[in-house]
Amino acid sequence: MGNVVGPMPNIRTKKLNPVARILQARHCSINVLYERSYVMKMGDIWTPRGMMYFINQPDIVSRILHSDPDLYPKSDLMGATLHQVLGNGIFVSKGQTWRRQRKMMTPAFELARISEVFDLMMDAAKAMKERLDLMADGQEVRIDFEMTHVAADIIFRTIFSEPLTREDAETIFSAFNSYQELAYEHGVWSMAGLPQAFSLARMRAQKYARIIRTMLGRMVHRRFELLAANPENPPRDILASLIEATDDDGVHFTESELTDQIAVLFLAGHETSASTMAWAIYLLGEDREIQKRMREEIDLVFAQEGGFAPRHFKLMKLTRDVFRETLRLYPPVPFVPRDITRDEVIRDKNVRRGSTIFVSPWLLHRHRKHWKNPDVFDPDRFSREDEKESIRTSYMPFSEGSRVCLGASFAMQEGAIILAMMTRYFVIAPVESRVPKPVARLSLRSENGVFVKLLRRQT
Ligand code: HEM
Repeated sequence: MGNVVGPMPNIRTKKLNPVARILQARHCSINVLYERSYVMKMGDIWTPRGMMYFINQPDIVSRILHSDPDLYPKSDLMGATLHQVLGNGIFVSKGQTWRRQRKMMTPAFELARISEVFDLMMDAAKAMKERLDLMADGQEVRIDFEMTHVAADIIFRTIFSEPLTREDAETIFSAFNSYQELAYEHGVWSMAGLPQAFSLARMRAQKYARIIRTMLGRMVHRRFELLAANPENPPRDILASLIEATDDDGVHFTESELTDQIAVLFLAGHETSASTMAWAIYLLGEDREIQKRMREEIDLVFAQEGGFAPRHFKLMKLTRDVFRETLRLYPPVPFVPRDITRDEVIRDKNVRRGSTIFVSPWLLHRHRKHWKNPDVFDPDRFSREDEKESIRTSYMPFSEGSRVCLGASFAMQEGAIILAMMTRYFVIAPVESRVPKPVARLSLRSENGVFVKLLRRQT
């Protein structure tokens, strides 16, 4: 049983009035929660845009996520916030458009295809090790930046077969950080029922969205030029699978549709993984005992004949459980909104068409009635018989049902690789004076960065 409790946002003891709540939520959606939020089965908030419901009762959550996605479609709130950068990509699309996209994109993310990108992930992990080696003398390392760099590099290498240049990395980090802040602010503006056309945040976000899309669009265009010049030898990567994919009528994605999908994969694919890896490294710094056990596991993997390879993942149970437990405590997608398309009764409430419903991995994963020691970092809970039911019903970092994360296996594989490389080559120590502060905007991050100290290991 672990004893490390990672940082939490403020938990309010008294309910805020709706106006104060919206004003507070402008900066972070989890610091408006109060003690009761972590024990209740269902809560609601009035907003000028309509009622919002939070469902924490596992059987209802499961029913909603596993229903026909047209009945509980992705919320327009999500579209309003992300459209500028993702276009009508798979993360925000709905109905027939989404079905077509999902069918065309699924083959690129099947398990067998994911193990094909192992070597590309390892190349990015080795480049990360080289960068960190230069800092591993006990100085403070801003590990959330480093994880963003390696996660974005992994996505670049697996999508485009190209490493991410330092210049592109810096452009994307700063553009996406600014975009994320403004887009979230715009989401809260929409929640308040204010007119889209007057949203200053939306206008400012457009500039950053354009920077990201221009860069990714250029890379897609370059591939088409390359294919035209050399059709015999196409690269074997995710972009190639998407270019080859056809729908039921044999039609391919257009270049503009491809740019939408690449923007989704790039952003949904690196931000989430980077956040989880940073929190996992922080927690390993705090929990020396788990770090030691994990290192023993990883040293054994590296000692196998031929070195670390995909077939060794089965020897990495604790490493994978560290990643899974971090996803429980710090789910990068803390809220999953859905729109209600018909009047219905949920528990004792008359829920009207047009309302928004939130399934919250953040609340479900820390629910006082579903988990033993919910705030404690305890990767071994994934091996315990008495927690199996909680894991089955109240654990969903990747969501569930037809719109479950397309990149879940991809993320589990990259998470295991990066954590393995970190414990193999470095000893991770905490920086006592720097406690990260969880903040949830579009994704869950630390407001003041995540810092650790690294010391090189003799291997
Ligand atoms: C730790 C890492 C990750 C977490 C926790 C995560 C979580 C999620 C969640 C919760 C959703 C559903 C959101 C909703 O329904 O509103 C989602 C959707 C999605 N994710 Fe991930 N994700 C991760 C990594 C990735 C990666 C690495 C990729 C791709 C390379 C990816 C691609 C997608 C896509 C394409 C969707 C939209 C699927 C659809 O709507 O059909 N994700 N993710």
